Amino acid sequence: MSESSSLDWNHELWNSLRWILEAFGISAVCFVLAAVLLLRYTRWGRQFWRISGDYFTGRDSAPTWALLAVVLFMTVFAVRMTVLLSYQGNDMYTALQLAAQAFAQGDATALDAAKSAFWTSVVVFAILATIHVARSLLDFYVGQAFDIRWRRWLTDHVTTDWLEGRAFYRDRFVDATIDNPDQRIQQDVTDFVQISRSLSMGAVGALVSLVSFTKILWDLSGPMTLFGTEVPRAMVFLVFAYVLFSTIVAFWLGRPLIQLNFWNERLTANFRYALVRVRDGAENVAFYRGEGVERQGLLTRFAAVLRNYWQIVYRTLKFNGWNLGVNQVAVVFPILIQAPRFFSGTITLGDVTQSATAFGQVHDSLSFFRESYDTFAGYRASLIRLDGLRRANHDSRALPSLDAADVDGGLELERVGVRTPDGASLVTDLDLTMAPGDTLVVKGQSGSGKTTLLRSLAQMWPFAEGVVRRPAGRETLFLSQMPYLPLGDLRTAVAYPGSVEEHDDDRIRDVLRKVQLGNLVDRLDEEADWAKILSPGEQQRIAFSRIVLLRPAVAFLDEATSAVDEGLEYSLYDLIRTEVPDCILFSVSHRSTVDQHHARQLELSGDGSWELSLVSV
Ligand SMILES: Nc1ncnc2c1ncn2[C@@H]1O[C@H](COP(=O)(O)OP(=O)(O)OP(=O)(O)O)[C@@H](O)[C@H]1O
Repeated sequence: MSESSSLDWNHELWNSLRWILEAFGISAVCFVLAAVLLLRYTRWGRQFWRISGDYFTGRDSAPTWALLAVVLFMTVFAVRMTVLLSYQGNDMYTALQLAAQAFAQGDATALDAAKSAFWTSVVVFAILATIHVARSLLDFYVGQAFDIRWRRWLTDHVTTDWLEGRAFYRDRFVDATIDNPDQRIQQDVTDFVQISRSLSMGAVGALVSLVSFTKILWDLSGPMTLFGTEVPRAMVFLVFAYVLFSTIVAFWLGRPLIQLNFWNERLTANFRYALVRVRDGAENVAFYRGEGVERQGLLTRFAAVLRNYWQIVYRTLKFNGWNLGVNQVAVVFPILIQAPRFFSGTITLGDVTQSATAFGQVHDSLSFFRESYDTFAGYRASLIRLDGLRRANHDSRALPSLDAADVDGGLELERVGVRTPDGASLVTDLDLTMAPGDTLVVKGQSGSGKTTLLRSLAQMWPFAEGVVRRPAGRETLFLSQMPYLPLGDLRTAVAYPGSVEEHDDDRIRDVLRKVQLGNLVDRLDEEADWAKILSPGEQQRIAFSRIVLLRPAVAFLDEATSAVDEGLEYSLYDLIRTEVPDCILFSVSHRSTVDQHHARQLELSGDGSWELSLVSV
């Protein structure tokens, strides 16, 4: 080992291992303490905890903590590698300097020693570089594994929360209406996970690096005379003062980016949603020749995106301009300070280059917080949106709804009241009892509350009171005018909301033939957007096929035959009466031809009053 070496490389493996373990231990304790303080005392920390606290405290959280420890370990490891590379750089440049001096003095022995020191530093570099590459790849892998695991949990958690208690429908009734939940579940979850890790580990890395390189800088720096006073270790103080000042200015310049980023996400999502609406309503838009209006609507939304984006551009210009300027000055700053000591022979060339590296590292570490400001701004926007969705889901589940209870046998409504959101009464104190096989048709003018009564009985409508009792343990089906067809194959569409495993293909084919869709029996495996392929009448027949297949105890039908002719309507109702005779039928219809399939009728007048009578055929 050359005596000009800055480190004793022969023992560095054990020294570094001990260093990494110690630094890891200290970082882990500080990380947990800082996390507890941030989670408790900052607003965004509390938002974070509400969104994802369960991931770190649940029964299955041990692997999470283990993986987090590995990620933290890799971060500390990375800092140690940079420290070692800075010493290796010092050795290499010092060896070159010594070689140049020996050459100038014609000292062959010194030249040989310098050459040997140079080649030793090259070997050290080769070993360090190999470890560094392997470590970087492993770091990437571990980081991704951590993200993927967390993202899977969070997506599951947020999706379940959104679907639970019909929150996805009832969100619209809470005060803070939630825009674009799709964006929140897909993009915000991804950003949340990725930025949580990169920011927290970036901060840990920055702090560990700060401490390590401040120590190096401390050893390398000398006194300096500033305004007539000699300041010992001036470089260390200067770098701290420099970065502190630049960070304060950067925070002040970057602050508006938080709000601008929030708006960017919202406006972009609105624009995307408008595009999806046109795609979904393509046929109607095309029939109406609505392209002109659509174009205008789309471009108006896009213009709002651009207006906000220009503001981001202007603000980023200021923010980046400041950061770039600060970084450029930082490149020459340490060399300017060390140059006089090098010229006077106090320090070696290697010391100068290592000072520059150490200064750069201390500067970058301190600047981490300044430069992450716009990432943090985007992160805060994601936190706000995810927490907003969580709160809306929670609030919507807390909204009132009809009380539901199980009962043996039939369907019972007790003192059911239904109102509009403005408080106008649609149905008051409705009492009704239906035994298995009973049938009832609800009549009334448009807007009298027929569909809203069905929404209330499905416990979707929050402006309702009373009790609905339904047969225990058996399916209740609500069929709307335009049945919902999920994405997937035709088999899934027919069995919806049941699962395909419960019904074999022969049975599904048989049912399709019964509702006069025999032409579809060979297409069960076909994956398509069936809502766009099947005609409204065919879709309504799919809905009837579900009744035959799932054999519900009660079926609520809202204008379920409006798109088929009267002959087909007759045979569909007839089919249900024969195939599922004990099913209670609760229909809503304007058509008088539907009446004959029902024994009783409920007439809603729209002002709260109602009348129950026998159907006169
Ligand atoms: N989400 C809502 N927000 C505000 N008002 C609503 C909402 N949904 C329904 N309403 C109002 O409630 C009233 C009843 O509507 P509903 O759809 O139940 O009538 P309907 O009898 O089924 O009409 P139609 O025969 O035309 O289908 C209407 O005045 C409607 O405007």
